[in-house]
Amino acid sequence: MSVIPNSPTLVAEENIEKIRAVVEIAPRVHRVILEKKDRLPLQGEMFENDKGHQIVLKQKLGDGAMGHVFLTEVDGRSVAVKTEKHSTAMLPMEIKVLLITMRENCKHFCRIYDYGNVRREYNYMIISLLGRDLYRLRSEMPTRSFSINTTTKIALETLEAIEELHSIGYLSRDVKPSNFAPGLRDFKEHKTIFMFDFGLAKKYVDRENRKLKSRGEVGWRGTVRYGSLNAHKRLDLGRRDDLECWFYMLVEMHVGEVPWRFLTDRAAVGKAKIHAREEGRANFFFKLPKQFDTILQMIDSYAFETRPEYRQIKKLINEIRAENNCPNHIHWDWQTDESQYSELTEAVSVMSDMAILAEQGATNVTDRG
Ligand SMILES: Nc1ncnc2c1ncn2[C@@H]1O[C@H](COP(=O)(O)OP(=O)(O)OP(=O)(O)O)[C@@H](O)[C@H]1O
Repeated sequence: MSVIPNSPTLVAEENIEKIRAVVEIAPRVHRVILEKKDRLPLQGEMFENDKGHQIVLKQKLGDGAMGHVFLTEVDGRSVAVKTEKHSTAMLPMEIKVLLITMRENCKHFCRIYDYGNVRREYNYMIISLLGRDLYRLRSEMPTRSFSINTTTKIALETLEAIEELHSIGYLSRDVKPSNFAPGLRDFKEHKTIFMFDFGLAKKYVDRENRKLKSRGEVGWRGTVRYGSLNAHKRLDLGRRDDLECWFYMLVEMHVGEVPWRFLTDRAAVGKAKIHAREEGRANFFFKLPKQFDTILQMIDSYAFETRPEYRQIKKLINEIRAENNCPNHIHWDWQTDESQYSELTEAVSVMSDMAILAEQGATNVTDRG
């Protein structure tokens, strides 16, 4: 089974530095361990966790920049296992975020069942199994876009997810469609959109809950297509930047593309984002409800420390829903017959679509090259 590559994220430079430091400073023996043992697990492999569960890494659900996500079963429940090489050391941040969201009863985050490492070869965390991510779901639509009903409902769900993350003191710094997915109907979670992948997450408040000041120029973070103008300027990112990425993601979902879809050069993408606000503005908003323009103006007006007006933005989205007579009950564009059908098999069976594979390979470029 071939696997669709996820649009990869650039690893936070500080993490690479940390890994480099360990390799450079540590004694030779440590280097040997890293070189010899540090690895990603393979499909079909098995390990035993501290609770004595035999975890079999079944089908691969997805590939990320840093590792693989597999399907497994724990106590008869299908769950996902995210893995990375031990030295990558990005999972600890994800685990930290998920433990807090679970403690705070956040609605839009996976449950974390277990985490750890296997002989220091690879790290893992076992989390709730989700459906196909929003990038894949959109790509599979005949029009490659979502209706106004689905787009605005996604907008409300994902904004709520971002607000929850911000409310626990964290930024995502990598908001993009492939980092959101609906839950599964088998678990009665299909009406909720979940946010995942916190490899680039960062705390924006200190221990006393005071907002941290901008650190100025810090280097690129995130994925080029959805990155904020501040990210293009390599500036420190705040809550407003998560919302800017969210905005580009919604435009792509409803229109089917963003104007910089075919650009690969980071500077050129930055220029296109400015053009979309200036001479290209009418064109950019042509296929979108007028409220989109207001929302971008709001996001653009925020300073680094500003708390985004989540409620006001939700009101504008609900206004779009009312103007378009969107029904109150959720019916996603990708949803088929409500009744018997199980999404559990769907979640793991549509990965070999070559058309999507080609599309993602060609357009989901980040600055890693
Ligand atoms: N809980 C889950 N349930 C089902 N599929 C998942 C789950 N988590 C991740 N996936 C799949 O695996 C892919 C990669 O996961 P994730 O984005 O967490 O990895 P990453 O290495 O951080 O990737 P990125 O390159 O986006 O930084 C996702 O796009 C998704 O398709």
